[in-house]
Amino acid sequence: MTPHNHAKPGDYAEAVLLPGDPLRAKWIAENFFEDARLVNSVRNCLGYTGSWKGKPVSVQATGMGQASLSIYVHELINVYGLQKLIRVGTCGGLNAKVKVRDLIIAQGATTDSAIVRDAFTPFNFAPIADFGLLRDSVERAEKAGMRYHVGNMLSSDIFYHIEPGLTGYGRLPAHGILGVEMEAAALYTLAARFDRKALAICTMTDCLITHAELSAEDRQSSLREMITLALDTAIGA
Ligand SMILES: O=P(O)(O)O[C@H]1O[C@H](CO)[C@@H](O)[C@H]1O
Ligand SMILES: O=c1cc[nH]c(=O)[nH]1
Repeated sequence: MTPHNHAKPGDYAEAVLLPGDPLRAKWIAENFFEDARLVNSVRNCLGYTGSWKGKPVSVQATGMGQASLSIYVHELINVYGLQKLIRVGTCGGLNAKVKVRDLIIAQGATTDSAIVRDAFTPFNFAPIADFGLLRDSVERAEKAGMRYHVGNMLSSDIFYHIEPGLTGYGRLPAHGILGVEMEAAALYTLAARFDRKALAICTMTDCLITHAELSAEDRQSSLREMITLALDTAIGA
């Protein structure tokens, strides 16, 4: 149907989870969905549809970075008509109060990306989450006793900054930026452009301050918490 997606119209549910990693999409479909079926495998950027608590839901990998996510999200919205898009990612920690395994629910997403910046010259657009999804996910995280933080995320186009470690992030940590990932700002910008609902939830997997990291085992159990939260939010369970 598109150069990047061979799903047919109607193959996706109205709500989709968006991990960067295609194998995370497979893991979500196999471990959380009932009746999961593969709907896209072009470039191995896997997409599945199934149900969660009896309600239809999809997952589609976006690849890494705002350029890649923008292709998948543009098509999910404009070709497949999706309404609710929830990123389920991993991120680095830029604030001492955020511990590994903690969730960051991105209220806003600061970015260095030309994809967002250049569309608004001379303005600096502020990409923000859908308030309904944000409030709903925060209430659920609170009720479930999860460790979570709500605030400003950095969506960077660059994983390896020239300046090493925290230095590469300049004044951002001192302005309350909680963590760094590579997609939320483009997701929020496209959702604003096409009047859809979007949210990004990330598990902090490596701290740029303490250098603490999640082990492979811990990583999976932590992601489980994030996926459950995102799925309940997606279907409004
Ligand atoms: O774990 P995912 O969802 O891929 O997210 C993070 O991991 C990748 C970098 O390692 C980037 O895509 C970043 O946003
Ligand atoms: O984009 C990312 C993701 C995880 N950790 C980082 O430092 N950056």
